[in-house]
Amino acid sequence: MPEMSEKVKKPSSIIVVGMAGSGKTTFLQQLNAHLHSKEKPPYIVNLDPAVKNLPYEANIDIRDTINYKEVMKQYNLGPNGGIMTSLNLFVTKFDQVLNILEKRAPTVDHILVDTPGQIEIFQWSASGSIISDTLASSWPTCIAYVIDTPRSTSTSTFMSSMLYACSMLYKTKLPLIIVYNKCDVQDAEFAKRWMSDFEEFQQAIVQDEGTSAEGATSGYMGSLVNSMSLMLEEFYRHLDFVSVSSVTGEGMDDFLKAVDSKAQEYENDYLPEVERLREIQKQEKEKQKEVQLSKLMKDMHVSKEDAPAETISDAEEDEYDGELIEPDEEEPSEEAAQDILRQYRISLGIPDDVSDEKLLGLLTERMQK
Ligand SMILES: Nc1nc2c(ncn2[C@@H]2O[C@H](COP(=O)(O)OP(=O)(O)OP(=O)(O)O)[C@@H](O)[C@H]2O)c(=O)[nH]1
Repeated sequence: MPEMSEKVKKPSSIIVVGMAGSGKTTFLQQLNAHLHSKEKPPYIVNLDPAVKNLPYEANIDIRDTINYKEVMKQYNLGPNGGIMTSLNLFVTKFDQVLNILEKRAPTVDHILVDTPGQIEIFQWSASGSIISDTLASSWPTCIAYVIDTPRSTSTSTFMSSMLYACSMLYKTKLPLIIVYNKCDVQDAEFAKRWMSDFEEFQQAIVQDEGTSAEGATSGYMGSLVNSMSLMLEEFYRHLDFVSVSSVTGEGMDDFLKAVDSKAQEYENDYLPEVERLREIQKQEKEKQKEVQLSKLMKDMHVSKEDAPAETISDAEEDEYDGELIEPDEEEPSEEAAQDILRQYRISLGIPDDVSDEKLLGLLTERMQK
């Protein structure tokens, strides 16, 4: 039944990031038009509260719930602080956004997410991480890093841009596609060569610096550039890169192919890693709970094996030589015991309406398991 399998298919979410003016919004507009022409309309989320006019219709728009100008006024913030706070406020409602997305997800192939102009606001804010992690825990998700190709012909801009992309990959751990935009103005072949041929990139540095080959490869800057180039060489191996023009529409199919390959990478690499980390976190939490309980029992002068005994004489009958009450240890006062219980009640989140006896009983029961 092909219809069924189509419904089960998960959409890919694409988070579009890039420096201010790199062409994110125009790229999304073109991608949207391209997908419409293929009769596969995407679902679009706009996270830029400060954008004045969107050249496409967003299905979910941060501006519908957050008034960025009001936020600036109320919190006495500048433009960047205003965008950051707007994003933070929006994230508090992101569960609602996710509910809507979950309803729509079976009917679309792509969820496109436009981000604020200032890349660092999305990349370095807690809300940016929450949004990307939340999307990635639901569907295959990748980052489309849009680069202004004409502005990247200088080796220093190119390297800065790549280091930024690398830090983004490091922070989100999500599959990343480099989108060389504006290729109608500047062909991206030079960048592709620099990414595949370390020596050619070094030659370009020499030319840009206007120094001799020795000058560029010696001294502090030379060794820094060398190390960075080597590090980036490794980074490039994990990337897909495409050149597009958001004005002419060139390269959109290549981009969609890259998205499919990244969805595969998400399933093969990202997801198992996230599940492994989740399992470790779960085990850590369990361990912490056990430590807390053992500490409680110790504080209450009750040992694991000692706990089930109904009376002291029962305990004495057992031939247990473990961590029992030291006879010469001072018994805690009633007040101290209450205090300890209160602390554990808070740390374990046991509500007040559970009596102390019941709490102790519950804890003892857990210790026995
Ligand atoms: N020639 C050419 N111009 C482009 C292309 N993509 C975007 N532009 C132009 O680049 C400028 C910036 O594009 P935007 O889409 O606003 O860039 P942005 O990254 O969303 O900008 P911010 O939201 O301010 O960060 C606009 O003047 C666009 O027309 C392209 O592929 N080719």
